[in-house]
Amino acid sequence: MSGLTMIDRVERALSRRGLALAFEPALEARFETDTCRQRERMLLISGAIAIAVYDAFLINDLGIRPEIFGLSLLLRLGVMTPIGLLVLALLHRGNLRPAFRESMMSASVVISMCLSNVLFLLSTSPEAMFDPFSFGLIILGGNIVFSLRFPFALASTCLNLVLVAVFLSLSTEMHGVLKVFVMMVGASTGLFTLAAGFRLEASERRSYLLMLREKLRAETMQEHNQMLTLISHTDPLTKLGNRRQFDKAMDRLRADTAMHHLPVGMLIIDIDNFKAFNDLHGHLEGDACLCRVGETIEAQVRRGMDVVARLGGEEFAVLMPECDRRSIEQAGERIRLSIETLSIRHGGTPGSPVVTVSLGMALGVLGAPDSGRLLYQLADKALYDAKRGGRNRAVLADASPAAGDAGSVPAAAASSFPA
Ligand SMILES: Nc1nc2c(ncn2[C@@H]2O[C@H](COP(=O)(O)OP(=O)(O)OP(=O)(O)O)[C@@H](O)[C@H]2O)c(=O)[nH]1
Repeated sequence: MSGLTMIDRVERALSRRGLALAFEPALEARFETDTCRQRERMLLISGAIAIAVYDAFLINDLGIRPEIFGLSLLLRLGVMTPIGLLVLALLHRGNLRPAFRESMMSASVVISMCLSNVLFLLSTSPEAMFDPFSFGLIILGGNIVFSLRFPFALASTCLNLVLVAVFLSLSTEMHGVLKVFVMMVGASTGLFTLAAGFRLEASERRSYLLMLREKLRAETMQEHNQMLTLISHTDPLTKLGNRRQFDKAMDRLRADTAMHHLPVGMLIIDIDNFKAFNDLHGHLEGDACLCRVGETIEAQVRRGMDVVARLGGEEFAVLMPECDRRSIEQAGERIRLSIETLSIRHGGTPGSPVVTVSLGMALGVLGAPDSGRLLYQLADKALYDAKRGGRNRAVLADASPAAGDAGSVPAAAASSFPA
């Protein structure tokens, strides 16, 4: 049972035949957590109505048993109402343990039954003998108006019927046949309201299960979607963003910078002579090298602001929002130097004994729909220049008429930083 997920528990509960009034513990706990606030509110409202109705019977007391009206006032307003108000205050405070909440409501029903029986017994008025016929209303209040949870409804109904039986047996005014009649009416009311309460609770629980199943399914679906989105935007080897993520980030930046007109920097970083590295050390070593280069690039940019991605093969890219010439040059040089400092033995390149990278950089304000593509072209061209210039260097792209046409504002003249 412990390995079951919540949705498994819900499915099991739903597949159970017949009406069930208790879930297994974990599901029951969730049911209570999800519904307790609403139940407390419902009990608060029905409790207030019940107090008002109970006190309204003072009118009845004045009519049929004026001789004990003082006692009636005392029991209704001096005893039952304060108890009721205390119950309402506790419900209002909320977060009651379910068993305490249900016991408290059941107890208030039993107390009111007890007080009503005291009034009946102490009254000498002949009309008072009709009083016990109304006691079923108290049972109805507990089982239907409060919708006590079934075991509590059952217990309070039995207790109430015992109370009525005891008080009837003490009464000398009422005939035996009438007493039986009262008990029949009380027991029938108890039975009918218990049956109705049972069905109400069963259908409330079933509706809850159906609602919870939908909610859990929707949550699972959302998690799967998030996972799929993550997978589709992540490079499986380096765990950096992939081309799709990079393009999305570019679109987002374009929308932002179109408003703020702040230049965006783009760096394309390519490992030098990586084919030779693979040939010399094998593909697995090549993969490890790609991962270390990716991590190093990520460590050299602004966390949470710059976007790093592996575009494919041995090519990485960085997008730098709110960038200027100084920051892009510094970032490019920092990245180049930190990868060289990793000192990953290469052995297959004439220029350097260790793995190095070449960088093409471009700076511009994104605007028109294809300005991102043009910025990329500028950076790519600068990368080509870096490779042609001898590798292990960063080159900042020159202003390009094409970029200007596309709505970007090229911000820098070509610069080169030989190692
Ligand atoms: N280990 C490994 N190698 C890869 C991966 N993707 C691409 N490559 C290799 O990267 C190498 C890229 O080689 P080229 O495009 O010729 O470039 P290069 O040798 O780095 O030369 P320059 O870029 O001109 O310095 C190829 O040998 C690819 O097989 C990968 O995921 N893992």
